[in-house]
Amino acid sequence: MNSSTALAPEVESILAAARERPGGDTPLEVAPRPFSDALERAETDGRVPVIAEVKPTSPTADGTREDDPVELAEAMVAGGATAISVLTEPTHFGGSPETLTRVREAVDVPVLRKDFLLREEQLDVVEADLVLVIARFVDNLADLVTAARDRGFQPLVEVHDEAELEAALEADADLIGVNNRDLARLEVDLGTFESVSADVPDDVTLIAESGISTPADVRRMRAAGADALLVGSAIMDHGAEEADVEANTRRLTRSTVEEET
Ligand SMILES: O=C(O)c1ccccc1NCC(=O)[C@H](O)[C@H](O)COP(=O)(O)O
Repeated sequence: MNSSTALAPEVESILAAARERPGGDTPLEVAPRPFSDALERAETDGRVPVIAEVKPTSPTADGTREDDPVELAEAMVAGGATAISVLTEPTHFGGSPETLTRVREAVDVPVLRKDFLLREEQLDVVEADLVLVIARFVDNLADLVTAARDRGFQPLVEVHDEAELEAALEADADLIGVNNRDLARLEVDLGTFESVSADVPDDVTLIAESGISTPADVRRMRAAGADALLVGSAIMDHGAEEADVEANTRRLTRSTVEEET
């Protein structure tokens, strides 16, 4: 989808690298773990549905976390995560497809492949339960959503404004993430989810993405209609010498108590 607003240099660099990355040779056939079942289990248990992200680093992170991704993912699940997101982008986020495979073998919750996919064959690099498709970066969104579903993936279509939301709905997306991070300045504003989510039909599963750090943020996004939250930095805590990823996750999945901040 074309957009007139500029991208941050870091994002231009991410896209340049993505254009060069090869795809797989053969279309994958995935037997996915249904995200809707995982959401239902969380709600039944009284856990806020959180997709916790294994994100070793990023252009906006305070540093790089070198911990074993499998141990991180297991700690996130122990903290109540509904699903795990794994960055597979190697150049700017320290991820890899191999990491995703190891994590998916180790946990029993759905695993999202978080990457910057531009072409259909890039879907065929690694199996996952969900796959991120960023509306802004894809020329034919409907074709990529269909190609992902044909392989068995549950596509999560990411949008940042009303025009991208309209494109996602036209592409028949039923799982939509509203990214609070603006890709022009890389700033986060939780108000983005609040304004864009107002136009989303009820039958769409809606994810609030980026910039969610505190139980108060969780409650704010839930009050605005988020069925689930995608959280990376606040759980990984890149700036800390050691992070208690399990406690960081639990703090958000159990954040229904008003007194907490
Ligand atoms: O996280 C970044 O620095 C970033 C920079 C440029 C493009 C994308 C970026 N992040 C991708 C994501 O969508 C986030 O990893 C995800 O939504 C979690 O966000 P957060 O909880 O703020 O780490």
